[in-house]
Order: sequence, then C-alpha cells, then structure tokens
Amino acid sequence: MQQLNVELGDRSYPIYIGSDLLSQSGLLARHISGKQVCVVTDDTVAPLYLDALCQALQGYQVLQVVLPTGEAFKTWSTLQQVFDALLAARHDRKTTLIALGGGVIGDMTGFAAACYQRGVDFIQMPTTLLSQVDSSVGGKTGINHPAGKNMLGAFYQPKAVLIDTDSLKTLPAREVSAGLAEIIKYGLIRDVAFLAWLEDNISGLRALDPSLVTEAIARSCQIKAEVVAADEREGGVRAILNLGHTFGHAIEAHQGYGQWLHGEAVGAGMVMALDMSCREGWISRADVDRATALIAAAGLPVSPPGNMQANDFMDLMAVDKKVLDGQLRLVLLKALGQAVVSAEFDSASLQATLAADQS
Ligand SMILES: NC(=O)c1ccc[n+]([C@@H]2O[C@H](COP(=O)([O-])OP(=O)(O)OC[C@H]3O[C@@H](n4cnc5c(N)ncnc54)[C@H](O)[C@@H]3O)[C@@H](O)[C@H]2O)c1
Ligand SMILES: O=C(O)C(=O)C[C@@H](O)[C@H](O)[C@H](O)COP(=O)(O)O
Ligand SMILES: [Zn+2]
Repeated sequence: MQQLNVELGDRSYPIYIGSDLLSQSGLLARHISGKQVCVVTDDTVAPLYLDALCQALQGYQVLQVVLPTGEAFKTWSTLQQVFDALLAARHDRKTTLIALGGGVIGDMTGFAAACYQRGVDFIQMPTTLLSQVDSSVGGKTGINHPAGKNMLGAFYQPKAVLIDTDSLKTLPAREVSAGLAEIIKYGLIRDVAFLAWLEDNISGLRALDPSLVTEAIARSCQIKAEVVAADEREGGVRAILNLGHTFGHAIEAHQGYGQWLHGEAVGAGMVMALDMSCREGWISRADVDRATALIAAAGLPVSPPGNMQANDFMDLMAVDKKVLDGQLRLVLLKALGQAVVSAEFDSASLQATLAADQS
C-alpha cells in the first residue's frame, strides 16, 4: 500500500492506494471517530462491493443508503434521500459518511456530509478510475443544476481517501477511458514527462495493467494533492485542474447529464482548449495534434457533439464558475505541461475554435 498526503494544516488527510483496501477494517477504524457510519453508494456498486465493506465495518452501527446510478441523479432530490435516511436512523454529529462509488456518489456524499447537522466526517472510497485519480481528492463536493454542472456545493475535505485498485476489475471500458481523460489532463497542465509516459503506456492502461494503473493513480493524486494544497478554494492556481472543463461542462449540460460521460466531455473539451491555445500562438499545431492523438488513443471523443453550435457553447459557458465580472476565463496552455488561467485571449480565437469544431 502507498500513502500520499494532502497537506492542509488541521484538515490534512491521507490518500491510501493499494489492493484489497475495502476489507481493511483497521485502516477504516483509524478514520472513524464515533459508533455510527452511513455508507452511501449507488445501485450499480452496491451489489459489487457493499457487503465486503459492511463486513469490514462490523462493530459499528451501519446505515446503508443506495441511490440510483448516474449523473442524471446528482440532484437535490437524490441528496434529500441521504438526509432522510440519516434522520430516520437518528444519526448524530459524530456519524461518519462513507462514499462508496464513483465521482457522482463522492461529490454528493461529501456535500451531504458538509450539510448534515452543519458538518460531519466523511471518507472517500472511490471505485471508478476517474474518482480514484481526481474527484475523491480535494474536497470539491456538490450537485448539478439544469443550467450548469456542480453549481451547488461546498469545499469540504474528507478525513481520508481509500483507493482500492481491485475495484477497477469490474469497471466497464467506457468508464476506464473517462478516467484516462483526467489522467491525461495532469500531464497536459503540469508534467510533460508524465504525458510522454502516458503515450508509451496508453494500451496497458486501457487494459488495466495493475502496475501501470497504480503508477498512474499515484502520480495523478500527487499532482492533485500539490495543487489543492497550494490553493484549496480555487482563488488562483487550482483552476488549472479545470483544463477542458469550461467546454466539457457545456457539453454535459447541453446533451443532458449522463449522455456524455464527464471524462468524455473533458476529452473533447481539452482538445478545444488546446486548439485555442494554438490560435493564441502559445503552443504549436504539432502539440495539439500530439495531445489529440493521445486523447483518441485513450478511447475518448476529440470533437464536440455535432448538434452543438457556437451559440450553445457561449450560452452555457457564460455560467461557468470561473466567470468573474461577466468575463469568461479559460484554462489554456502556454506550453505542454504549463497551464494558465486567462481572460486575456482574443475572442476571435474562441469563435474560430467553436466554428472549427462544428466540422
Ligand atoms: N469533486 C471533484 O473534484 C471532481 C473531479 C472530477 C469529476 N467529478 C465529478 O465526478 C462525476 C463523474 O465521476 P465518475 O466518472 O466516477 O462517474 P459515476 O460516479 O457516474 O460512475 C460511473 C459509472 O460506473 C459505475 N461504477 C462505479 N464503480 C464501479 C465499479 N468498480 N465497477 C463497475 N461499475 C462501477 C457507476 O455506478 C456509474 O454507472 C461527475 O459528476 C463529475 O462532475 C468531480
Ligand atoms: O478539483 C478541481 O478543482 C477540479 O476542477 C477537478 C475537475 O476535474 C472536476 O471535474 C471538478 O468537479 C470541476 O469543478 P468545477 O468547480 O468546475 O465544477
Ligand atoms: Zn473533471
């Protein structure tokens, strides 16, 4: 088992990465302070892993909350089910919520923990590649609004992140590709050597070669932990983790949540952000082509849906959380491995990117 740490003063926490962590009762017990535990999961993950986790929680008063699966259910009414269950079972302020599932479950459980009785402990047990490399770390929690992704939420850090790499064995190939989008993102924004390593190993990663996947998870979590430690609440540098997301979130909302997976939308969105960076004269067309080839090799889309026009993007991007004083800010690349957040771009570049991708 490897351990990394997210350094946030008195809110610091460990990320454990290894095999068979789901059944390690001692590890869990280290991060549970009371007698009550509420495991939140979805109806796809429950039949796969809920029993094993509950076995490891013997001795605690365990409440199970099984939510409907998918992005379309990342809503107020689904969240309400968690609060209803906690209240009905009389969970008090010392309860610990455990998120067992992908990023949807992690984001909602974290938000529930932030709200319930004004804040209770929670632990992330991510079971998708995407949630293991990204969403379980950093404390962004929340739900969607029809007008925009993750529009309601809180920064609220978990007490620990337990990444059981064995859970990936049941993950569908499409979800593996979605996770690879966020992994490629780390190379593009921060680590060109990692990007080259991903190019060399993309087939093995898609096939879930255990040592390659563990290495990719560890490097991704390390980069995410460093960025979050530098800027927990996205006052500045943390926004680089949003590469491709301004376009990607617009795609998700436009298509209807769950039609395009988050990682798929980010894949196409990153190509659009790189295209713009090239039009701004910062990276070469060869750089764009190189990144596009890797994103395609990961099994991801490299252009947006054909039914989206430039004005659809402009309308949806206007509510992006990085907009300040009505001014759109985008994550762009000055070079491969070097991201910036910028409002200083030529609007003609943006229009050209949006027009080019309709072809
Ligand atoms: N908080 C953050 O920093 C952050 C970062 C990235 C993404 N996100 C959010 O995360 C969400 C996407 O997460 P996701 O890609 O994990 O999606 P998801 O949670 O919808 O999970 C994807 C699918 O895989 C299934 N699944 C989960 N684990 C499985 C397993 N081990 N075996 C088989 N099936 C399994 C789920 O039931 C679901 O059908 C989006 O809502 C996105 O906005 C948040
Ligand atoms: O942790 C972050 O910061 C990120 O931006 C990570 C993203 O991959 C993730 O999709 C996040 O949920 C997006 O945040 P948002 O603030 O743009 O909703
Ligand atoms: Zn993301």
